[in-house]
Amino acid sequence: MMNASPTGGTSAVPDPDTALVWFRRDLRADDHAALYHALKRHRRVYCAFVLDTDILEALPRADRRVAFILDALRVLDADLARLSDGAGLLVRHGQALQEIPALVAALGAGALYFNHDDEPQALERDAAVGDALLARGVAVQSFKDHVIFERSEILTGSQQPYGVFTPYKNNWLKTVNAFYLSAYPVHRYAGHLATDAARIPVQIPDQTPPRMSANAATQGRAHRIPTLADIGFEPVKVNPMLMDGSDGAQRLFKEFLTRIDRYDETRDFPAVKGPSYLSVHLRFGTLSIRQLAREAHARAMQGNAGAQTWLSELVWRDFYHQVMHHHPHVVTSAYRPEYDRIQWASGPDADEMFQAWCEGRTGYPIVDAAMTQLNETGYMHNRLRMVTASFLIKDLGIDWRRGERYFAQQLLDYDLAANNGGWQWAASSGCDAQPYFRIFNPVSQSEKFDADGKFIKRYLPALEKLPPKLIHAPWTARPVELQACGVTLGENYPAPIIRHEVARMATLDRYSVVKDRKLPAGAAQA
Ligand SMILES: Cc1cc2nc3c(=O)[nH]c(=O)nc-3n(C[C@H](O)[C@H](O)[C@H](O)COP(=O)(O)OP(=O)(O)OC[C@H]3O[C@@H](n4cnc5c(N)ncnc54)[C@H](O)[C@@H]3O)c2cc1C
Repeated sequence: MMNASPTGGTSAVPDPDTALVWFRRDLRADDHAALYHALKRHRRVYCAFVLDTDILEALPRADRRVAFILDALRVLDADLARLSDGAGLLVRHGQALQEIPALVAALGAGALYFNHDDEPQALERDAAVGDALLARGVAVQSFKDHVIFERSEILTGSQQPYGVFTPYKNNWLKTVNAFYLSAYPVHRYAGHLATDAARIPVQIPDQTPPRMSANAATQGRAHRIPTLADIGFEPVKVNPMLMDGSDGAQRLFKEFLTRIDRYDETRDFPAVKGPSYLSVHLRFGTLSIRQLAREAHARAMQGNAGAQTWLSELVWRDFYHQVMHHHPHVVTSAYRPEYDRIQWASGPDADEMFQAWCEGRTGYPIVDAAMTQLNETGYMHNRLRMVTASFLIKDLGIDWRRGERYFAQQLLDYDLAANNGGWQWAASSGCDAQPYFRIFNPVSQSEKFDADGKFIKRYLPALEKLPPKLIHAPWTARPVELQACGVTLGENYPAPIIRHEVARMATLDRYSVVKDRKLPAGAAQA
């Protein structure tokens, strides 16, 4: 029926027995919805990933996420080979819009399978790829995989999307059952993986001949995955604890399960190993959300408070995904339109303040330590994401979208739905956000959540000798006290760029356009 030429060349007639699975934010070989369904329905299944130049070209040349992805692809390729001898991942570097239809044609695949990616640009891309293939008689199948409940699966009694988290969560918990949490047993049909995949060269433009030889076994499978240099990127440091694709993810999760019981007590303290650090694995699908939710749900049902709180965080993740699905305007605008009336600070002074925030030079140690953590590691603790976001918006008066963009560039776990949800929560413009008159005090947040200043000292060595009573607001110390600790404000640590009390009043004023009513009595400080 066909004469597939997967190395390029002529197209083959679509063969209903052959399918291609397109991996994107689901970089694992087990419990994978699209892979499972493809293997169950077709006798010869290929797996592919496209290093999409439409995405990569916009990135800085040193980007931790690209390093993470290549590492995860290496593990995925090896895992596919473990599932079936000769199987492997086909990697292409180019525009997904071109590469996927070309690969489908070259393989003679009669069907394309992939998991949903509900970000607006991804939906557009997938629709374009789908249209191109359907026109050629190729079937296109897509599946939920990234969340437990997607799109309109959890609605109010009147079939409306939820705008408040707690009732959403209650309905989520009421609806979830073993069916939604079960793993897809990929291994059951692993014999349907195409066994000539490992012989197909990795295709990187500008490299002739292709890097991969006909015999993957003798060359070592790592050769199948391009290096950062191959695709024009520079080496970059990523915390090794977060690397090693789905293997690393499983190790990290196993370790987290030994401390999940205490999550509710420890999660807010950045100096403590409280959270799971699994966000990057959820972002790129190196772990299955079903596995995580299943383990947490089982413990939560037994009354484990840590697991209950952690499960709630996974529900927040689903919540923000459904917000983006039902209200795609949030990507560029406030969820509550009246918040787009706010006049944000702009001009050279605001730009200088923004730069100081990005670089951790605000003079507020907890903010600066958090921004340094972000810049140096690509991760920031959740409590500090709230504190730094609030500081940018409600102390510096800067548009939340600028902060959102900066986080998007820096975060290893950057996820459009969660990041946008977090920023709009801090700006009070979002779905179930904190009220606009609730303004985090960066000093009291610091005293409460990093009382000894341990986290601050980890990232700001200049403040190492400051005692707990001075470290949260060094400008309140007498010069002689600072001198004794080797700190000179304006020299080895900045003086504060703004006074919180003044900024707070300016913010309440700025936000007054949102409501025509007066401030609620006792406008709270957090
Ligand atoms: C301003 C701001 C920006 C944020 N940007 C992102 C982002 O780009 N990507 C991202 O994954 N999370 C984001 N979050 C949510 C949260 O801070 C991170 O998910 C969390 O810090 C990741 O660390 P962890 O895996 O150790 O989390 P854990 O505390 O172990 O939580 C487990 C998982 O639950 C999910 N989760 C936890 N909190 C939230 C939340 N508030 N909203 C949605 N999902 C959540 C994450 O997938 C996380 O990995 C943001 C929060 C704020 C306030």
